[in-house]
This record gives sequence, structure tokens and C-alpha cells, in this order.
Amino acid sequence: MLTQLSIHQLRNLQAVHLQLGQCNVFVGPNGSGKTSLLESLYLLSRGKSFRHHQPKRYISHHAPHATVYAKFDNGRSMAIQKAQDASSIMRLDQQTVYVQSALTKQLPTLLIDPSSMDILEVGSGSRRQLLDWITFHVKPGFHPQWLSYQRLLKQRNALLKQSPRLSNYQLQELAAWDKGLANHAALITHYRQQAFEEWQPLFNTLIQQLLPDYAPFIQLKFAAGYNTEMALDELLQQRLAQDCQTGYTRIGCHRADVQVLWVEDEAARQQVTAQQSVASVSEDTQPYEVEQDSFYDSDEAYDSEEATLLGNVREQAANVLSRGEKKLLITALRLSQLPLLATAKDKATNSKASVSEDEILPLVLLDDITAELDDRALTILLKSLSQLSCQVFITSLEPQIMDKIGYYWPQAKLFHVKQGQVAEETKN
Ligand SMILES: Nc1ncnc2c1ncn2[C@@H]1O[C@H](COP(=O)(O)OP(=O)(O)OP(=O)(O)O)[C@@H](O)[C@H]1O
Repeated sequence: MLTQLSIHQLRNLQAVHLQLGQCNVFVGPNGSGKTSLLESLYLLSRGKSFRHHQPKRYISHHAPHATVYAKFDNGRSMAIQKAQDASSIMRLDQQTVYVQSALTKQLPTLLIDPSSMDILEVGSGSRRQLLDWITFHVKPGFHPQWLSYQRLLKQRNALLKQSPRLSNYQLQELAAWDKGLANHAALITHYRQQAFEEWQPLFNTLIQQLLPDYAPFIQLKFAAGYNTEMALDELLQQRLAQDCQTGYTRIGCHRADVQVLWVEDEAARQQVTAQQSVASVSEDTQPYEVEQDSFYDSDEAYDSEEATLLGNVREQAANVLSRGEKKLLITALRLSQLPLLATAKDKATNSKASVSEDEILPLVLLDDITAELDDRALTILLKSLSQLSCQVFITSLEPQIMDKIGYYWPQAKLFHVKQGQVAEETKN
């Protein structure tokens, strides 16, 4: 668990030092710096802000860099310093590390904020990232495959963009890359499918708690991004002429999705379940921007809506639910991944003699917790969250929120935030 957090020069947080508990609540008026506190933890875990990708937006005005340092109760520590030019210095236990994934692995962080609505409402990018986030954490073989696939895809797209007509030499080069893409895609799909199958029952359980009236109608469906009954290189060769015209690769596992469907009758439900192993192909009208090192936090959200409609029995759940219900659905999507992290750590502990990192709890960041939720929904959310093994950070405009939170976390810490200053309320 994180016990200390220091933040320097991030937005209006000039110098903040906090002693943390398992549940931490930040209250204060608009613009006081509450979201920036969550942003600092997200930056440490993922190397990027969830609000702006350009560091100059979140580094305090006129400051050269923003720094976040955190210490854990098992003595470990991590730190990140982000400069105006987007370069980073990262440390894990005082040792410099050179890839963000080293910190991400140690500190899984889930964010639920008002803008999370995008998961249901825009294209497949953010849902794919949701699946990739958990696959990254529970299937160690996934990340290297994903990096290699991204590299090849970038090369392929660069070649396609170069010219609509390729020379023989270029065609041979492309065929070799397509073979490589197909090999990586098969493994990526395998890891994603496995992670999805482990995640789905946990989602089903949590959605029953959070949205009991709608749970029977909501169903997740994994789509690989291409027809997995064929090898990807064969499909790519078949579509080469069109890819040359459009200048990018339109199918592949960079187009995978987790559709959140509304299924009203049993026949349709069985059909969705039966189709799960045969992933659907999603044709896209927009180019895919190759994600660099961080699928767990990319900007990508340009896909066209990929609803699969079957009369009126199957459609995107987002079209049916209210905003508050959508927030609960998104919460279920994210929180249901947490037990998988605990299982993955147990496996790691059994296979290695002593692993001190198993004491690190995943972080759940809940920004503006009361937004969109009525009293009943808020109570269900807090109750479900308190049953999960995680460290919680909550922001709210209203100090009265502590009455509810204190019921589930009697030791919860309350921090008052005012113009970038953060003060812990001490109990008498
Ligand atoms: N680069 C920056 N340097 C300094 N201050 C900044 C920078 N960017 C934003 N700010 C300011 O930092 C403050 C903190 O904003 P933040 O979004 O964290 O507040 P908040 O308490 O979450 O507000 P709300 O309740 O309205 O969501 C705002 O007043 C904002 O104007």
C-alpha cells in the first residue's frame, strides 16, 4: 500500500506531502486541486496524464518539470519526473528505469472519472485499452508481442502511405511483415481471449450488484479485430489493394474490441455466446494511429461506431442506459478487473520464493464520486468497492461524503484541498 505521496509543480500543487491510508478522500471547492492529486498518481503509474497528453499542460506554469514520488509500506518507492519536452526520469527503489511499463507493472491504477463515459460512447479504442490493461497485468507474454506488432504495423502503414502502387521489392517486404504481424496477432488474440474469459464472469457478478435490474440484459463480447478463422497475413494479402488505396491497415488486432451489448432474449444471448470464439471483423473508416509504448494510455479514439445490430434484440448497452446507469456499468467494467490482479499476484508468489511487491495494492481513483449517482447508487458503489482489495482515492465537492465513506472505511483519511494546499483533518 502507498503510505507517502509527494508532488511538486503539478498544476496548482507546488509542494504537497501526504501520509496516506487505505481510503483517502479529498474534498474542496472547484479548481482547488482535487483532480490534480489523482492526476499525479495516474502519472506515476502510467507516465501520462488522463487529462492532457502534453506535459506542458499539467506542469505548473513557469516550472521546468513536475515530480511525483511515492513510498510503500513494504519500503519500496517509485518516482517520476516529467519535463516540458515530454522526457521522463523514472525511478523504482532509487534505481533509474527506462521504460514506463516497469512502474505500471508495480502500480496498477484504475481511474473512474466523469470522462470515462467515453468507454461506452466513442469507438473501440478505450474498450480495447481496458482489455489490454488487464491482459498486460495478468498475461506476462502479452506485452512483448504487442510491442512487436505495433512496430511492424507502423512500418506497414508507413509503406502504404508512401505510394498506392508498390514495387515488387516492396511487395515482398510487405509479405514478410504480414507473416510477422500474423504470428504476433495470433498470440495477442490468444492472451486477450484468455484474459477476457477470466474477466467476464467477474464482470457478470459485479454488474449484478451494481445494476441488478439490468444485469440479465448486459453482455460482453470480445472481437479480435479480424476473422480469426484465417491467418491474418492471408487476410491482409486479400485486402492489399484496398489498404494501398486508403494508406493504412484496416484490419488486425489493433482493431480488437470488447462490445458491451444489450441482449433482450435468450436466443440472442446464446448467439452472442456462441460467436465469442469467432471474432468479428470491424471495418474502419478512419486510420489507426499506431500506439507507441503505452496501450494502457493512448489517445486513440477515432474508430467508427461498431455496433452490431440484430433487429431490436441486440445493440450497444450505451444506447439504453441513463448517464448514472452508464457510470455504474463503467465502474463494473473497471472494478471487476481487480480480483484478476490479486489472482495474478498469488500465482507470482507461488512461483517465486519471496516477492515483496505482492504487498502493493492496486489503486482505484474515483474523481467526483457523486457526479451522476443518486444516494442508492453511491451506496452500492461504495459497498462493492470496500469488498475489493485495493487502495482508494476519492474526490468530492461535499465533505458530507465522509458520513457514507466512514461506514465502509472507518479509518478513511479526509484531506481538505484549498488553492493547491492539502491539509489532513485530524480526528480528535
Ligand atoms: N499548468 C498549470 N499550472 C498551474 N495551475 C494550473 C495548471 N493547469 C491548471 N491549473 C489550475 O489548477 C487548479 C486545479 O484544478 P483541478 O482540476 O485539480 O481542480 P478540482 O479541485 O478537481 O476542481 P473541480 O472540482 O472543478 O473538478 C485549477 O485552478 C486550474 O486552473
